[in-house]
Amino acid sequence: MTTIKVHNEQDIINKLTLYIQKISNDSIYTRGKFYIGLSGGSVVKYLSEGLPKLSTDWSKWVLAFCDERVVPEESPDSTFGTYKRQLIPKTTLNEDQFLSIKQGVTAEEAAKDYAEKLNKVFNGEDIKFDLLLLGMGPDGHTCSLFPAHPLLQENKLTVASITNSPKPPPERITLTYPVINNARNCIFAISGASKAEMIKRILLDKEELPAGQVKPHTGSLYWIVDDAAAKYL
Ligand SMILES: O=C1O[C@H](COP(=O)(O)O)[C@@H](O)[C@H](O)[C@H]1O
Repeated sequence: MTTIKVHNEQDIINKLTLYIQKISNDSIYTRGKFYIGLSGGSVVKYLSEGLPKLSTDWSKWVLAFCDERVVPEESPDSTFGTYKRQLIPKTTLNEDQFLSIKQGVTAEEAAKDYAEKLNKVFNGEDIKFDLLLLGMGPDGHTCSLFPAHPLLQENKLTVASITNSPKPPPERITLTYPVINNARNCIFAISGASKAEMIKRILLDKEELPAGQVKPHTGSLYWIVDDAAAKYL
């Protein structure tokens, strides 16, 4: 695990963009495609500012979601909807490159459908993302994996549904640890004092909280944190 401390949110965006440039180049050069998993929340802003600066072959990108809210795409809560408004217009990415969730179905059906979409995209083989971009809430959740929730133990499903998320909206789907920890690279990008206590509990005190359970088996793990978030480290 590598912790990268930077001064502020703009530095986080710059550093994150450098990592994405390198990992996407390497993936496209080595395997011809770049499979990336996106988070919602503050990560959307980081990527919407950083990604348009990349020099890359966008046609080789396959973009999925680490988690998604089961809401209409027009809703401000929809992560895909937010990327559609804030990122896609600044690049030559097109909507078909994003694995979006099925609309108008239950969370359980959406999770099942998403797992099938992932299987198809990975040709029925191991689901191995080149990069997962992760955020963390002040409670230590990442993706839609919340503290003390039974989904933390899920070890069969690749994508699970949740209908009682403590953070609204309540219905979501999420990648599970078997897929998350199978990734080639996982990067947390975290800014702000509201996350400082949780970063200390996870990185220093080694408490078993959801974000702390991201430990890629063979891949690399990076935490990019700014001064405010890292104030107790
Ligand atoms: O609800 C969610 O929250 C986390 C953290 O969001 P942030 O705004 O505090 O960075 C996010 O990573 C996740 O994708 C999202 O669904």
